[in-house]
Amino acid sequence: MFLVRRQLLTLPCAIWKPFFVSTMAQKRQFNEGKRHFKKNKKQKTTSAVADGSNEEVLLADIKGLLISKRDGSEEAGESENTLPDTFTELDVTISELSSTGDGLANVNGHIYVVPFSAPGDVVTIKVIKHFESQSYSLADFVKVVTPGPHRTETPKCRYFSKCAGCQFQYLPYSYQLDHKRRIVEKAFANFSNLPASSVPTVGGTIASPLQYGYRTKLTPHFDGPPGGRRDRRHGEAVSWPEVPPIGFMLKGTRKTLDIEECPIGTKAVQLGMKSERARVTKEINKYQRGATLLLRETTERVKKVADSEKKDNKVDEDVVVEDRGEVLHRKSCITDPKAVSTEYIDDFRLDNPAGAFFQNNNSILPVITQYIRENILGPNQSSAESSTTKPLIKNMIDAYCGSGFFTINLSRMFNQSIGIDISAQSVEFATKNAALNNLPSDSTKFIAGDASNLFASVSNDEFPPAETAVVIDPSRKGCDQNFIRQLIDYGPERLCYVSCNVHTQARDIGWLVGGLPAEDGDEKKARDGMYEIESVRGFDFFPQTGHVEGVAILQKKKKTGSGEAAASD
Ligand SMILES: C[S@@+](CC[C@H](N)C(=O)[O-])C[C@H]1O[C@@H](n2cnc3c(N)ncnc32)[C@H](O)[C@@H]1O
Repeated sequence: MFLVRRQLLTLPCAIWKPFFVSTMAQKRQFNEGKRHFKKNKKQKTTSAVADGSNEEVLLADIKGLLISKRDGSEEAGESENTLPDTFTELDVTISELSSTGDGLANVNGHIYVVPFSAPGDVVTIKVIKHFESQSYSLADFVKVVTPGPHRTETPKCRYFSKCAGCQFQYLPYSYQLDHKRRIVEKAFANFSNLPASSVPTVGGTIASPLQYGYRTKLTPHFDGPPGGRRDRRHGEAVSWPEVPPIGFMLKGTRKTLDIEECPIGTKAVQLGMKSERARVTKEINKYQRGATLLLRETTERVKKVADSEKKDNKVDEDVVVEDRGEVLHRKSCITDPKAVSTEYIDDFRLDNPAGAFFQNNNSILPVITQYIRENILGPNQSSAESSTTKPLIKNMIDAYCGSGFFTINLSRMFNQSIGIDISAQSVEFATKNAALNNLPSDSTKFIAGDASNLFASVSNDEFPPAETAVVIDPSRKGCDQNFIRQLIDYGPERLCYVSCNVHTQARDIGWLVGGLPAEDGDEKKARDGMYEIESVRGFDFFPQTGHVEGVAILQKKKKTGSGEAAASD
């Protein structure tokens, strides 16, 4: 049994040394804190480049909070062996929400990281682990003692505050959006290396039309039975004493929480969850280990038929029908990763392998594509579709194109478009999708390859940089320096950078605007910054969670008389 002690931590300041006069703190690189987290095997230990990981983002927020409280604050200080024992319960007041979605409580210059809490809440926490030299501890949320002013919503999910999936169901949606604007702001402040003057005011976060029932893909999992590995090693069939929990991670643990329904999933995905759980329960003995299940919504668009013409009135229980004016959307759930899922964005149809990447919130996709249409050409530019003004930008390159989502939705604005993706399968689907949407193959093309070599495949004659916009939508790790270097060398007039990790996005944009440093002492690899940020804002692809999708529009700086690049006015 662990000793459980309740106390309100208000230790007198006199026993805390000021955190920032500590010589250790002065000498130490703050990001050394990463050594306390489980190291990713592939991660280089000495890399100075921001990786946008949760750990790095959390440490930046902790550092920011400690700095903000430093001057004259009663809370600033450093602990001298006065931290509570682990597993102690205590009450703390949350002072801010971190970019990772956790509340931060500053107790005499030591930060407690508390999930499921909001600024102003007084909460009981259980201390799990101290990182004393980094002045913070991880804690479990136990209960709310006094709710803060932002805790106004009743979570719609019965697993909320246990499941690791959502963080914000108790917060009003407007507060979630504003918090996400702040995440983008902090990402640029902490990871871009740019002066504040180079970053425009971050725009308001664009809301998701659906705030629940939006996720078109969920991947619940279950673990293998205890002793399963031993059984397999001895060549024996694995035995299941009972059906294991099927669901998502129990917050702060490596255990799986049994989850029967997930209200952020679409109705079709929720139906799929019910039937997949029933199937696994029935067939558990066929499994030799744990597994991850795929639940992916697919849509069939059918013409409306008058009631009198309907052949029968049979209702398919696995299909959700949505009335879309002249057509119906019949939505169902796919569980085979190799099957093909279909999504409609406005009148564009996109097919995709169900197990491959595709955006997970269909409701916001027409909103983001319209936003990019309105911004990608630049102020006062009309598109190639319009006859009134001759557009400056005539071509688009879609780096990291997947199955062609951006290329296909935008390509009618341009004389020619090309998408590139490292996955040959995605490129195959992108090419088919272009044909499905009647886009001519001579003006909408796709190539399989590494974006870092993209500009070896694109000729300046075909895609003159001054007439070309590049869309960039990489995975969470962002672009690599080779890609950024090639992009700067090519120098397209306009960029639209979309990202599900605003921290690596801020890092990459920092290079595009502020310049790329020499790599391993090789000065030839350094580049001057060439762009200015025209606008940046978040899109809320993931309501109720701490995630935000960033969209930044960049314009190439104009050359001054001396040949130097300068911000255009
Ligand atoms: C976030 S997804 C975006 C896909 C697409 N833009 C969309 O919205 O559906 C990132 C894509 O980058 C691709 N990718 C990852 N590394 C790449 C690389 N080095 N070169 C080209 N594509 C890459 C992945 O295959 C994936 O399709």
